[in-house]
Amino acid sequence: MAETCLNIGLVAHDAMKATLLDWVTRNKSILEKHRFCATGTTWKVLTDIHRDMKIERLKSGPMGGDQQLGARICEGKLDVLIFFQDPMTAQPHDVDVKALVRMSTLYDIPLACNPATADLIITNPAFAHPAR
Ligand SMILES: O=C(CO)COP(=O)(O)O
Repeated sequence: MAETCLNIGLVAHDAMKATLLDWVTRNKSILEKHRFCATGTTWKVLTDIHRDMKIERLKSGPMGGDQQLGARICEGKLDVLIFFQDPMTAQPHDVDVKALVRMSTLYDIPLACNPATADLIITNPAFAHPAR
């Protein structure tokens, strides 16, 4: 991970949105040094509470937002993906979810599917001391 301001994607399936909101709230002081984008409904949940956070709004996941994130990864425009997936519910856009995870794997982007992994990623020094 480069020691600079990072481009971070934030995404959560519906059953995991409260978990993502809680994670962002807990880590806000570290996170606010970086740049964000989020899929549509995730964006709304986050910005309703954190009105001061600048987060670029993408399409909703099932409407192409996951694919927008995948495109950013292959264009070198996303450094980290925080993507809390619902392990209990089949998603109608599962092919998009798989494509996004595949792009993260292919381009070796740090990908957190749960808060424990997200916590490990943000303890990387690049998060605490971005060069900007
Ligand atoms: O479906 C998603 C990820 O696969 C997330 O999309 P929303 O943030 O629009 O709910």
